[in-house]
Amino acid sequence: MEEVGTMNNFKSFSSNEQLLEELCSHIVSILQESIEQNEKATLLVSGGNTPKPLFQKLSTADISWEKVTVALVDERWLPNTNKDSNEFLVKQNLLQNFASKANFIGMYKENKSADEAQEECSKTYEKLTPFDIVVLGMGNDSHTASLFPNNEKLKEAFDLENKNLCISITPATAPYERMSLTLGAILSAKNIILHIQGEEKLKVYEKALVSTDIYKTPISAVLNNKKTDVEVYHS
Ligand SMILES: O=C(O)[C@H](O)[C@@H](O)[C@H](O)[C@H](O)COP(=O)(O)O
Repeated sequence: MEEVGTMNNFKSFSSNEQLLEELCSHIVSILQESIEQNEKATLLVSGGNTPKPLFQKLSTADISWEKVTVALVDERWLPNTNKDSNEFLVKQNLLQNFASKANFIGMYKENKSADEAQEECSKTYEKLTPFDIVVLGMGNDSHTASLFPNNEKLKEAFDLENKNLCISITPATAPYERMSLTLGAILSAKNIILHIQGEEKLKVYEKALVSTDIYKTPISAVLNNKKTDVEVYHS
């Protein structure tokens, strides 16, 4: 493994293969530790392009997946047969091979709007707490999960007094109505991992670290939180 830089919880790798090797074994060891201690483990994952190879690699890890629940950080409000659905992505790439034995809990509910399904989502996800691992991605606009910059729902999503774990959001700058974990739900995880790729995302990440406006750069609310460490994996 060649790690080109380590600063606090920031790990940068010169190749994506090296990152995948390291991140996959890190996730697997957390899952195994939780299985040993609690007979169960929970892994919450994001959508997007970045995690696809990670999902494929994780799926080949020979662990007790039947004791693992895989769930979502966010969902685009689409039937789970749509290629843009995160449930579809996870089923196609992660719930394969050994990981096909994992339980899966999605967010999408047919015949309901995200708004209507918000409460039920919170109740369902409450049963999965404490989450062992939440793997986040980040957009070039510095959104994470479906917490998009300057969205009217951000105030509610960032309110740590708000006990709801899920929130419906309609982004102004991205397609589809969404369901997202709230900030409180993300920060309640035992392990938070941010997985990013490329030069542009590195710059966005560096700016977010020093940003004081979480409404402009939502990822800052996660990175600069005072409760849970965030491990950043970059290649
Ligand atoms: O859109 C989703 O479903 C996400 O969960 C979102 O937060 C994603 O992680 C980022 O947009 C990064 O996506 P890329 O990896 O495609 O850049």
